[in-house]
Amino acid sequence: MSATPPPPRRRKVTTEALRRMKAKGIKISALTAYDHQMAQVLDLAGIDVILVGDSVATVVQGRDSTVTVTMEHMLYHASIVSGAVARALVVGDLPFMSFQVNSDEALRNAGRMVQESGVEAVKVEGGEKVAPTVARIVDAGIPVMGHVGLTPQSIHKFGTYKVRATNPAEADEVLAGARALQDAGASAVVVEKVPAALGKRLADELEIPVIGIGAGPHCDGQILVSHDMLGLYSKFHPRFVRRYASLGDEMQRAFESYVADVKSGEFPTDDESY
Ligand SMILES: Nc1nc(=O)c2c([nH]1)NC[C@@H]1CN(c3ccc(C(=O)N[C@@H](CCC(=O)O)C(=O)O)cc3)CN21
Ligand SMILES: CC(C)C(=O)C(=O)O
Ligand SMILES: [Mg+2]
Repeated sequence: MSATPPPPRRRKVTTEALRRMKAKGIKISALTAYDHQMAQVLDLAGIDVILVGDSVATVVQGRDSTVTVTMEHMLYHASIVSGAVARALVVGDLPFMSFQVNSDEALRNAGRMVQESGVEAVKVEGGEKVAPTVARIVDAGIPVMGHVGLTPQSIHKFGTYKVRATNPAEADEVLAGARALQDAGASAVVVEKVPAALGKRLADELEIPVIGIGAGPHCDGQILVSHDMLGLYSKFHPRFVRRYASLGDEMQRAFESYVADVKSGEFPTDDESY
């Protein structure tokens, strides 16, 4: 009796694969996940990168900012996501205060993220200032994704989620930051809510893939928060979010039907009973 061959396995996405995609002009698709089921569906849909974002704060924890997210929260979500994914590259966001104090703590927390949750890379917010920390994490064998432009962990410093780098000096600073991350060995960089012209400049001038969120069409890839594009979260509605579904409305309709059916006695029927 011959054994059934395993189903064809699509090639695992690695940081090296992202680099090749940029070189070939193949756009990189990325979305967030915080749980096993969402991660499984994203992986089956062929997403290239799954970010376990500290945006878990807004969509799962009901917070207004990401600064209250802890390493423990991230490790829990990252571990349940990692266990569900066969193909996509899984990246874990390092939360506020897990990497800012000093590079020893940053390295320890990046190590915990990989070792205790099974993600394959970590993401850190910031430009030139975090570059030395990024270099140490990369030296330890952990791929790092940078994040420049709008950096939500600094919300209390800026006070708003307004578009960033709208003047030439700020644009140059974002570019210098992204370059410093590249020089430190970062594998890719996210750029958030900056003019499309700056997104293009970053993609053109950097060798590493530039993944945009509200950074225009010229980036090497795009990322969104899954709950935003699914219509499951509506507290923020920046214009960079395209809604691909209205799952929040659909869920509410389903719950209302259930409530009505229970109240009326229409559920359960004999067929649904023993
Ligand atoms: N659900 C969700 N989606 C995100 O994209 C996201 C999070 N949560 N949490 C962490 C950060 C915060 N982010 C944000 C939040 C708001 C805007 C924003 O543009 N908000 C409003 C007002 C902006 C203003 O103050 O001018 C907008 O209408 O554009 C952008 C990115 C991105 N990240
Ligand atoms: C929006 C992306 C880039 C992010 O950092 C997050 O989801 O936390
Ligand atoms: Mg984040």
